Amino acid sequence: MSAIIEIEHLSKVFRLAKRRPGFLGGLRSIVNPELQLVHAVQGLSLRVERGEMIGLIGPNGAGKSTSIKMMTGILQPSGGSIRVAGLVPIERRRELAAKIGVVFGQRSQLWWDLPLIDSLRLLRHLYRVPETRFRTNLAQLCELLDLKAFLDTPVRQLSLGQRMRGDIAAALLHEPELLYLDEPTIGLDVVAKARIREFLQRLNTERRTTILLTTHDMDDIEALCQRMVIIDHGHKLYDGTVTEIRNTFGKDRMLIAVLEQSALQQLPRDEAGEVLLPDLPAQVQLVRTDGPQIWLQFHRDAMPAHELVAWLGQRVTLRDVTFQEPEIESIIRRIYEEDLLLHQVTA
Ligand SMILES: Nc1ncnc2c1ncn2[C@@H]1O[C@H](COP(=O)(O)OP(=O)(O)OP(=O)(O)O)[C@@H](O)[C@H]1O
Repeated sequence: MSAIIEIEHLSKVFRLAKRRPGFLGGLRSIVNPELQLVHAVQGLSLRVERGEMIGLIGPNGAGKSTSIKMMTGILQPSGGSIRVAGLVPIERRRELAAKIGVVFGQRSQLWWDLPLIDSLRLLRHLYRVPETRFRTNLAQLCELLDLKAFLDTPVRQLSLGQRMRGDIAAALLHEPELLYLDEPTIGLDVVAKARIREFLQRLNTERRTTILLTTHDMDDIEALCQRMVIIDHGHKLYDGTVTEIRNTFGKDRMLIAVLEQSALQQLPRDEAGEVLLPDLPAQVQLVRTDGPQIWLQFHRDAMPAHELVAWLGQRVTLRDVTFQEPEIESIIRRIYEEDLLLHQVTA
């Protein structure tokens, strides 16, 4: 495999003029500005092989967009090195533009008042795509993204999902080797999200287009990426598989048991009337009750599921039991909130 993105110790520092409070403070800030440094990206190293589909995630302000802007050549790095498709982005922006496609979920590169097809035609000229290639690509994209019904509609009248499909088509007209997507499914309904994910999957497997996407939607990551990179405060905290994250931090499972009504009535209750399970094993917590259902949280390594079912079965008559694995979404939230990865930075 050969790398399409090679980043070594990349950093970006923004210098902001700090405004002092009050009118006089404002005047002093103009005459004698006090600078505040924002370390948006700090020592980021990343290697992405051709054909990979990789998810870049992190809380708001983590440095994701700044990293992408440096990878596209929009921003000059403050330190470190970066090569995309063999080019230094900031020095070879034009050449790089022919090799990459960019989609920002919150912004559009389409012309608001023009019909979608006119925007696509204009972009064909900007990217210098030959007419025959344009027609072939457009026909393919129309079919895969189902654009036909609204090609002649002005962009401002498109639904968010239609506009996003239009934007993705616009970014792919010149057949880039690498596609950056910043929040591609933001604000879309379930059906529209599924459609975009399916398209990206096909693009990656059939055309071998390398895809780097940033998202807050963990379902995007689970559906699309084998590999994910977590960044926070400009640092890389994790680089590995979704499965690894699950295995390391997602070991709390949930047992949901439905009890026989008679068994439920025999159980002791606290002052608020909530069911109590005396002598619960130390690693198990009763987290919720609702009618005949109880939720027991337990650690996969500390107590095997069958032992817990056996323990419970000896005390109450069970009608049904199911198990729930934690959602990746909640694992990631825990990682951010509890700084779980802070001391486990991977290379
Ligand atoms: N042009 C700029 N000038 C000054 N500070 C900036 C600039 N752009 C970004 N920052 C700061 O750099 C940090 C990283 O911002 P960035 O937009 O890269 O985060 P992000 O991970 O993309 O966040 P989000 O998920 O909210 O889009 C933030 O503290 C932000 O305020």
